[in-house]
Amino acid sequence: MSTFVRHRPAPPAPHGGSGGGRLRSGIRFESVSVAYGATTVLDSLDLTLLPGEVMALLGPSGSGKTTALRAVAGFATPAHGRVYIGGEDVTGLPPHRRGIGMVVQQYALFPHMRVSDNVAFGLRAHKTPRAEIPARVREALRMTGMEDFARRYPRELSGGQQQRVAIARALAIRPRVLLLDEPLSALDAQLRSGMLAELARLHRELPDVSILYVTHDQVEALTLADRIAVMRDARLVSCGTPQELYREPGNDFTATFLGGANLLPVVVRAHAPDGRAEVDHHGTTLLVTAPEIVSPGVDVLACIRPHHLSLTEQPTGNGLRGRVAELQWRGATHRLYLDLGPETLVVDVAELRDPPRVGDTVTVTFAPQDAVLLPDKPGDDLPTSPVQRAGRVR
Ligand SMILES: Nc1ncnc2c1ncn2[C@@H]1O[C@H](COP(=O)(O)OP(=O)(O)OP(=O)(O)O)[C@@H](O)[C@H]1O
Repeated sequence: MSTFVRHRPAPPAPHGGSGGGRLRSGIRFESVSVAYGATTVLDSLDLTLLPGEVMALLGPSGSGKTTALRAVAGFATPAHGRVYIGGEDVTGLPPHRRGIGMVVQQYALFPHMRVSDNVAFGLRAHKTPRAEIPARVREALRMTGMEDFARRYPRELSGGQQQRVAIARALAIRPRVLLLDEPLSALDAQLRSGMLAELARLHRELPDVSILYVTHDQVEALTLADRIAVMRDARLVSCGTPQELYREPGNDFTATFLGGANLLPVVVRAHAPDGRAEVDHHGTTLLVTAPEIVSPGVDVLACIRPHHLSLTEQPTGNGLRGRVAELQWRGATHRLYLDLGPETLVVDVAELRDPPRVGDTVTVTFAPQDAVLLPDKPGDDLPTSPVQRAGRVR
C-alpha cells in the first residue's frame, strides 16, 4: 500500500454509538477491491465508519467514490476484501438484506406512484407488516417535511421536494446506514445549502445511523461530515476530520482539492524542536510548521492557504515579494495573483480600499502556524530524519 495515505485513527463515536435494541450501524471496508474487466476501479480500500458517524467520500469524477458506496449497498461485488455493516460481514448478502437506505442523484422515484406509495414501496419490499406501513410512511414524510405532499405525484413536485421524498423512502425502512450518492447535485446552489442544513438536522434526529455521503463538492464535505475520506484514482489518499485535513492535508492532492492552496517548493534548512522548520525559498528564509521532523537539505512543499496571506509594508518575517500579475475584486475580498518569478502566488485579502495595481510590486506575509510542509512528490511521505523514520507509527 502506498505510504501516501495519512489515515488518522477513527475518533470516538460522535453521536453516541448505536441505539439499544436496533441493529448496530457502522461500516467497515476491509481491503475492498472492485474491478470491471481488467480495470481496478476501487483498490484495496480500508476504511471504517463508526456508528452514528457521517463520512464524506470526496474526490474527482471517476475516483471510485460511487463504486465504494455500491459495494456497501451490494450493487458492486468486491473482487477482494470484505464489507461489514454493524460488525456483520455483509459481503455475500443481497442488497435488501443489508439494512441500508440509499439515495442517488436522480431521485429514482416511480413517476406513476403518489408520494406515499413511493415511500411505502421500500417498506413492502422489506416485508414490513401491512398494518405498520401507513404510520411508517407518515413518520418518514414528517422527518423530511413532506407530510402535506403525500397525495401528489413526483411530476407535481420541485426537484428539492422530490429529493426529500427520495430521502423519506430511504429512511422509512429505518436503515442502520444511509448511503447518499451526490444527493444534492441536481439542485441549485440556494436549495443545496438549505438541504445541507436539513440533512444535518435529520442526522440529529437519527443519531445512530451512519451516513456515507459521496460528493465531489468540498463545501458539502466540510459542512456535513465528521470525517472526510479523499479518493483519487481508485485509492484512498487521506482520511481525517475536516479540520485536520484542512490544516494538515498531508499531501498536495488533498491540499489543493480541499480548499485550494499555494504549494511553494522549498528546501529544509533546519528543524526547530517546537515543530517549526526553517526553509529556503529561492534564497528567502521562511519559518513554517513541520508536522514531522524533516531532514535538512531535502526538497518539500510549503502549503499556504490564499486567505492566510496578508499584504504588509514591512514584514518582520516570512515576507514574499512579487509583482501583481492580476487583481480580482470579488465583493467581500480581493484576489491577487502575485508573480514570484518561478511561481504564482494566490492571495485572498479582505476588500481593499486602495488596492495595488497590476504591475506593482508588493510584499505578503503569513504566520508560521499557517504554513505546513508537505512531501514534494505524490506517493511520498515527508522525508524525515532517520530517528523519526524508525519510530514512525502508521
Ligand atoms: N458498471 C461499470 N462498468 C465498467 N466501468 C465502470 C462501471 N461503473 C463504474 N465504472 C468505472 O469505474 C470508475 C469509477 O467510477 P465511480 O462511479 O466509482 O467514480 P466516482 O468517483 O463516483 O465518479 P463520479 O463523481 O463521476 O460519479 C470510472 O472510471 C467508471 O467509468
